[in-house]
Amino acid sequence: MIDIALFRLPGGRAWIGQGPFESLAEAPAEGGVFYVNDFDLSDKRPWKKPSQLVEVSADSLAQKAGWNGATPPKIQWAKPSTEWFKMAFRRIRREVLSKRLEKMVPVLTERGTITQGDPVRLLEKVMTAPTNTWGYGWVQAGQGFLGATPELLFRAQGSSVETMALAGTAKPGAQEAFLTDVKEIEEHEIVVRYLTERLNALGNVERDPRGLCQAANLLHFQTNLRVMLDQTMDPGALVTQLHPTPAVGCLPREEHWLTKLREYRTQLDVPSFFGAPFGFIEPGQGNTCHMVVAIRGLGWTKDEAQLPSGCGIVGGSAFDHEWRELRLKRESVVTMLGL
Ligand SMILES: C=C(O[C@@H]1C=C(C(=O)O)C=C[C@H]1O)C(=O)O
Repeated sequence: MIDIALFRLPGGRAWIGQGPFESLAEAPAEGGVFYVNDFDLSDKRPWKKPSQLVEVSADSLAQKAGWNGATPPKIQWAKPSTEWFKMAFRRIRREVLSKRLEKMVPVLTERGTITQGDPVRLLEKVMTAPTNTWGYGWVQAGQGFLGATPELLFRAQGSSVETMALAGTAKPGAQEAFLTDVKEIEEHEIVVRYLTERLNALGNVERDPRGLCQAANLLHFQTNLRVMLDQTMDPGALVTQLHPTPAVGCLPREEHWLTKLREYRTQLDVPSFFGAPFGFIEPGQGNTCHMVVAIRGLGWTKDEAQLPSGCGIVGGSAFDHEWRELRLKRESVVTMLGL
């Protein structure tokens, strides 16, 4: 099977890139290129130019991609243990209560065994995921990741940049209580404040009122922000400015806390794609760059499947509540992928 990259916009337009991919340090002017990196941005040539790029629809994907007889996967999941996550949770909460840290997002990964089939076939599900999400996928020999995320890191065209704070979670039925939930609002506003501060250094920022996003079976607070950059920027440089936001990282976003965050991610064995930026620049000169946060997805290496989910910890967080939120996030992925 050849290497594949997929990007699907909320409206349904989608592109599939086929390998081999050329890795570039900067985005080429003619677009038609994917951005693939890990959470730590360790790939210094993250722009992946496919040998062939085709615009696809949900109907034409299978025909264009040619699955070579691969069948949809079956996965046997193992129940995640609470032990390590609980320890990380307690330590983070202690730091927050001592007012040294404002927020951090630990990640729990449920693992399973792929007993038959090939996860590449799940790209079909990504194509039909809820229309207010961005679909992403990166499939290489024996490994890859894919998903449908509600979180935009930024959308840039020339000097005009849009972004969003997406944080704070509830079940759709609990909307009334959610709207006035002080802890969830705080968790959300931390992200808004972070983005506003970061973007203020680059241009004039406009903020919309806090709104709601219903993605799959979850409800989040969403605040849209816009900035007109004083100077145009390469989208790669914008990624380094913004990632990781406290929706998937930590605040303060200082080296000391980023190191702690990486330590927790290593201890908890979090797949490196989780929370990383993933993007696509539409083909054509000066075209729009879409950069999203790779959450609500599945990763795999040979026959091991990984299903990560994270939750923001602030002073008011309680373990049982967060544990349930992590489960709801994973369930939304399992449902979306039809697993
Ligand atoms: C980390 C995840 O989601 C992020 C964390 C959220 C939260 O803590 O409320 C909400 C949306 C995302 O920013 C995830 O889906 O695993």
